[in-house]
Amino acid sequence: MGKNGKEEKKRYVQRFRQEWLSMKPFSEWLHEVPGDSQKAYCSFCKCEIIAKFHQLTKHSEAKKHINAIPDQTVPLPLAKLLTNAETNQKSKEYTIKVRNPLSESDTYNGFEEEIHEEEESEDGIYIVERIEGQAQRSLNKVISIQAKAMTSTTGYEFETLKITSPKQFIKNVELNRPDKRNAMNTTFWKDIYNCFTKLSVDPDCRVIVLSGAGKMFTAGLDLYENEIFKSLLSSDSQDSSRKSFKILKGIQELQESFNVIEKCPKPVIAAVHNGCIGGGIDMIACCDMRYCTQDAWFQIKEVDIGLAADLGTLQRFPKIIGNDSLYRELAYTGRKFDAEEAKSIGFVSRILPDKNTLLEAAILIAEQIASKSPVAVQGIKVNSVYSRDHGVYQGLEYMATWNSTMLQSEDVGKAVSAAIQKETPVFSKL
Ligand SMILES: CC/C=C\C=C\CC(=O)SCCNC(=O)CCNC(=O)[C@H](O)C(C)(C)COP(=O)(O)OP(=O)(O)OC[C@H]1O[C@@H](n2cnc3c(N)ncnc32)[C@H](O)[C@@H]1OP(=O)(O)O
Repeated sequence: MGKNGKEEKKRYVQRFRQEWLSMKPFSEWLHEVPGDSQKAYCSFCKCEIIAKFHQLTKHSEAKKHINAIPDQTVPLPLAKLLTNAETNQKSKEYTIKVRNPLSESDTYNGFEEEIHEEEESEDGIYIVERIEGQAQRSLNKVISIQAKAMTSTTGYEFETLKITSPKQFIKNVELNRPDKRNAMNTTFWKDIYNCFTKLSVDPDCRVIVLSGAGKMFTAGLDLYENEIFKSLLSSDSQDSSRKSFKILKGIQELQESFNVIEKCPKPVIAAVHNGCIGGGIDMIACCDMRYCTQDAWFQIKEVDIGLAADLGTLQRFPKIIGNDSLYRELAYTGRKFDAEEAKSIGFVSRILPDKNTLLEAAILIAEQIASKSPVAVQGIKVNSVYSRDHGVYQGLEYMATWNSTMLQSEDVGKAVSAAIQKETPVFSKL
């Protein structure tokens, strides 16, 4: 209420919008101003601008700005760092102050020779390098450096997983015990659960690529670290039903470590190279899509260690390949099957020549998905999983209920008007 008792209208204050960062006319120079959402920063002109769309447009067309565009256009797709360097000509020593909008300022000291390098910090990876042709240094002269700040991966530190953000809204979850062929130990089960639980609600994550470090994707269950079996089987009680309850809970916890991948509303693309064994099949069967390298091979190996696979392969794999007879053959025999066979049965949808091209392809598709409405994409995932497990009419009912809310999303209006105007829509974080 206002002073005179009348209801005051809320004033709309335009604030910096994340989607501007990826819009074509602004993407190479626009940055946030940390702590001031009503301002924006142009790294070409080194000046602040009012964070309003029309002001940004006006600025991008201004003579001053056009003159400030570097001759050598520097790709700064995700650049978020504002940089500014002071150098001491005599000693060739320099100090680069890296202002990171994701946290406080950083200062980088070093010598000219060291200027090109990657720095990993809590806020992500900075790639700091000198732009060719702009190497002259003088006191207080601003040296342009290319600084790509990948979106933050703060809070994603795990012993058995490495999380990076190769592009905006994309996270790469990499199994990271290469010396042990990414075998799944006790820490891994906790890490993967915590990681996907966090990714599920992270507005900076729209798509996930799941890959493995080193020689192969994964050797499955860690056979040498028998903590799992010890903890599953150890019990103070001699009573078999009490023991069984404990084991049941343990298995369900392990199952949940992979279920979270499927429950995560963001699409997950498995990028498999070389071997994918046992628990690896359980895990990638939870993913939305599977790509692999030419040298990839797969094995439902549990039968060879005296187990019926219990973390989802028997439930999900046959639904993916739609061939019950072949699925049973693979599960009963533990026979290896290669990339070609995996593609022919529909377990993977693409084969790439090697690991690099595999990751490139996965990230490219991830980028395409990440550019779509996150409301729509997540709706597709949730409803696809639901429909797999329910009848057509139950699925339709769930879908109708879902969209009775989601059709009201601003994304629908944005997407439709962008389609009419032949423009690329930019969607807010979800
Ligand atoms: C409640 C149950 C829940 C889940 C159940 C899941 C079931 C399964 O996952 S069944 C599948 C179990 N896995 C296996 O049977 C694979 C065994 N490993 C191999 O066959 C081979 O190691 C290989 C994976 C084919 C890799 O061969 P290679 O490239 O020649 O490397 P290696 O020299 O053999 O191994 C290198 C290094 O990794 C360690 N290692 C490999 N696999 C595992 C594993 N499954 N568990 C633990 N450690 C593994 C191996 O010991 C070597 O380590 P060093 O320290 O260098 O000796």
